[in-house]
Amino acid sequence: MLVEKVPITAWLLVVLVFFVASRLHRPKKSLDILPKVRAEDEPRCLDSEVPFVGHAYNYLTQGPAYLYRLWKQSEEAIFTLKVLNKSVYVFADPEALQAAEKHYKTIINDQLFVEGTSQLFLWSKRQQEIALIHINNPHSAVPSLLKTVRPALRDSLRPGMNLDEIGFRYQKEFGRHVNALAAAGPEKIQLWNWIRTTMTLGAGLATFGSKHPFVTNPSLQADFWAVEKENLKLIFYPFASLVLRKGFKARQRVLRAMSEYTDGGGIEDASSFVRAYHKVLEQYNLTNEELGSFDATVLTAFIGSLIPLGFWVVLFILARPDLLATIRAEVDQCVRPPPSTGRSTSVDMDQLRNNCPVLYASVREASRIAMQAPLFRTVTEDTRIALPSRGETYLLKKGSLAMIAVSCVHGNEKAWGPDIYSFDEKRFLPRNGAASAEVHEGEQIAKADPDIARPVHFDAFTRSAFTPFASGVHLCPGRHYAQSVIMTTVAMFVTSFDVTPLENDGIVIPPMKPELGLGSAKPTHDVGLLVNRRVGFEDVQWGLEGSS
Ligand code: HEM
Repeated sequence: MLVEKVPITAWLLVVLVFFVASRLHRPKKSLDILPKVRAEDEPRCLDSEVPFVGHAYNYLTQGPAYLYRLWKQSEEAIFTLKVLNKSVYVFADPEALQAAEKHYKTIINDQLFVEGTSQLFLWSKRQQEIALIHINNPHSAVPSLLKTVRPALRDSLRPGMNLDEIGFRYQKEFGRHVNALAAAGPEKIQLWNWIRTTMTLGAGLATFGSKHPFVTNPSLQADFWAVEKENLKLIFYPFASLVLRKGFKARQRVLRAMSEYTDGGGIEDASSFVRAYHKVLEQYNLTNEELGSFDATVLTAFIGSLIPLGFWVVLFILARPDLLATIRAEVDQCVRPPPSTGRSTSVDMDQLRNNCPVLYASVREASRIAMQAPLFRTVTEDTRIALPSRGETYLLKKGSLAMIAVSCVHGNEKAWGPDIYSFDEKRFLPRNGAASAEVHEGEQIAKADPDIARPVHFDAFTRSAFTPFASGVHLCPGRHYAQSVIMTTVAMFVTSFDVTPLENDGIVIPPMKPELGLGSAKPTHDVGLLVNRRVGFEDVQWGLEGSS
């Protein structure tokens, strides 16, 4: 009887649990190489009602909120969960997170990253080997792909001309969609669907150029999002071609299109960012299929976080008339030339970055709420972790898994105050500085701090509790790109349109779907809006004359 009551998805999850667990469970070669440690040295182990797989099942069914609940119950900065008798260390406190980042040489993400993306985008054996040479064969004459590509990614995504070029191209493409919306009168949209489509096209074109498959074959977008939706299942489920037919076929089409993009010289019109890492990849003589799977990996790495976050920022602002008015007042100053009939206009991105503190704070607050998925690491050597404020030291055992529990640090009430689930941009406005919503006439507005990942006006503890873009050596190199694209999206949308919800009296924020492993949370359902041109913006045409 019990069996009948359990939905099929739950059984599939149990299969998934065993797969996750079996990846953790590596055979021991001999007793000599077992770490000689006492079990009590590990962070406190939290029991589960169901032995062996209870924690994994709970995580897979409840998501990052499960880690948050365990942390609140135990109040441990780091705790251990046993999955098939293997240790999974959960870093739940900002100080613990910093400690983990200090040990970046033995608590690493490279192996899991390569294993995961290889499964998802079918990296070849050779691709996997050269990506992990620095770990598996450190004396090899061939430089590791991850080691050579990283500096190229970081350099080409720094603020400057390269990033401005991406920003211009994004603004031009996104502007085209804004110009078309409600141009002939009020129009109904589903906001998540609209934002997802237009931002995906904008980011695809700005990054990969006019020959990107999203541009040349827009139906491929749906395939991409189908893969994104099934990403963890595609990584872990056996027989994906049978049990995940839709995602499996969609992945085939995405990979074929990305390979054809390289084959057809699409790279020539790509941004400096893509050209920079392709240049580095030349030394490995990868096939077009291998290059295509690498491009698909890069695309997923940023689109899965960027676009849902863009949606949440727009929605949180639209849902609060007071905030909308403040942000419009900020953004209206950044529109050049001021809107008037028959002339094209644009957003001045420097002004946007530097003179819109409330918009900037809103992007940060939305990323605190929407980025909840943990970051995964493996422990490659026995590692002692010290937490000075608690006077504690723990041993982390080689071969274990570690999870940076972003849901716990982003929900830390000591850092963020009460009511951590509600959107409050004031959390990110300097408390005593001038750059706040309460700025009075004539007061100087402080220049925005330039790095979205580091709100410099916070004390060290609160700064460590803000980690949507990770930190230390893992700090996301695309964060400036993300900031620029999201702020441009919000600026153009909220200045151009007035909206009214299709249902309910006010805009209701939908719940967030728990995101287990990759990207920011997506809405559980869409939000229907009636969109109308804002008074004064009826005939405005967004465009950047002279830019390519
Ligand atoms: C809102 C948007 C974004 C968020 C929240 C985000 C978040 C993150 C996080 C948390 C990591 C670290 C992962 C880990 O340590 O396991 C990361 C890494 C990375 N991100 Fe982003 N990201 C965003 C946008 C972008 C964009 C737009 C790009 C590129 C155009 C990008 C490129 C990368 C790359 C290449 C890495 C790997 C860095 C390395 O391992 O050295 N990201 N991102």
